[in-house]
Amino acid sequence: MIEISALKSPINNQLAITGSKSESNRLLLLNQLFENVLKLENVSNSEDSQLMQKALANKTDLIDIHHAGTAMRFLTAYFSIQEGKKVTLTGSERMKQRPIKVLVDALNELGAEISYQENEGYPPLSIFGKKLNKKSITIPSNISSQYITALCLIGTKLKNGLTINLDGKIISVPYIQMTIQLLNKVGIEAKFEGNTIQIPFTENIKVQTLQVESDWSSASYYYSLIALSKNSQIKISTYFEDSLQGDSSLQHIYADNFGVTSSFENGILKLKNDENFIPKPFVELNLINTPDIAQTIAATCVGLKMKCNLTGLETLKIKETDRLVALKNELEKFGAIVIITNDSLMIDGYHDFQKIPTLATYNDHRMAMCMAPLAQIHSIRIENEMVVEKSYPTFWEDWKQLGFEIKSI
Ligand SMILES: O=C(O)C1=C[C@@H](OP(=O)(O)O)[C@@H](O)[C@H](O)C1
Ligand SMILES: C=C(OP(=O)(O)O)C(=O)O
Repeated sequence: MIEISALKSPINNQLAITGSKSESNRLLLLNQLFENVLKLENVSNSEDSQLMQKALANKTDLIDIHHAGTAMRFLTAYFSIQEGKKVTLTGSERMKQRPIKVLVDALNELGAEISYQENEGYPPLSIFGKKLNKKSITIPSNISSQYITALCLIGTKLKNGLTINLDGKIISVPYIQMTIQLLNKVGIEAKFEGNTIQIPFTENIKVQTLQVESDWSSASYYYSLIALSKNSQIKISTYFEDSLQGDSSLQHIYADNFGVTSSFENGILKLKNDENFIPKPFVELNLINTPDIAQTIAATCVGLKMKCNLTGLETLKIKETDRLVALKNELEKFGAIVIITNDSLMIDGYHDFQKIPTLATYNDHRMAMCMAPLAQIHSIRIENEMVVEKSYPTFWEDWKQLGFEIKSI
């Protein structure tokens, strides 16, 4: 457990953040499918991306992907087309509770041979790699976009390509768009129009160098920190105005609601606390396109004692933990009155609170990181702080560099 106390002086620092976990995991898989012709720069050093790399290089028949949901979903599709190869794909106890039926059903319908080793619909999976023959599939799109990305990535290697029809509400849309844009970037003419995705069979892609942009979900903790820190600014790299990551909408969300301005210069993103900003009485946001920044935004509201209604949160229940329950439990330790439903979180006011809150992290990197900025309001304690490694291994080192006093207790 660690204890973090508020900074005494304003922030004026610069940090380099590791590459996007989402972009990295897509590009690592594509590279494997296309004989490693891509030279990737600024690949994420997250545990999840390292697990992805290790799994792709694995020669044994047992792969443990721990907590890495994206890797679990992408690799299920990948191994289902490795003809003649048998693998067991498993993960942490939590991974065994994260649903994968929609993807397994779709792959099996395309001709794959995947079965469940424990509970129907959940990892661990037995996968026997085969040639998939069908060329179109309809898949529910309201549970996880990762299933759809997984199909898009392997669709490039199916003899007749793949048409994916999305059935129902489409959640986490920017992540699907990121996949299509990355395919386009390497020269694959994938299309996403309405509720149909078309992926052409692709023999080869060109040898090329691609730079992964830094991770915008990781940037969210600095938006929150600057929102809670008067007279402060921070520069983080490497970010661009024209991003493939949906979480880059942080720029607008934090400008409109929390008085943080963003400006870009040569890959450096400068975040600044706007002294003239007039706080809004109430924050109302639908986060269906940006689920990974919901925890940060809820915590910022608590730091600023703002009321809010955050909606579009139905996917939070099946992530690293039930993030809605975890947020309610932990934000209430700051006196917040938190009401959750299946798809929303509302903060309806604040009680006084006195003692140093000790915050649980639920094996969820984002529960630890989203709470860190609240140290600016009140000293806090965070349990199992190393959960951050899942996406941002140097998080605490970077916070020490900002001047935070972080004691192990
Ligand atoms: O494709 C991706 O890289 C991701 C998609 C999102 O998941 P869902 O589509 O399950 O919401 C997001 O929460 C996750 O962190 C990364
Ligand atoms: C949900 C997340 O990751 P994954 O689904 O890849 O485990 C996340 O990083 O917030």
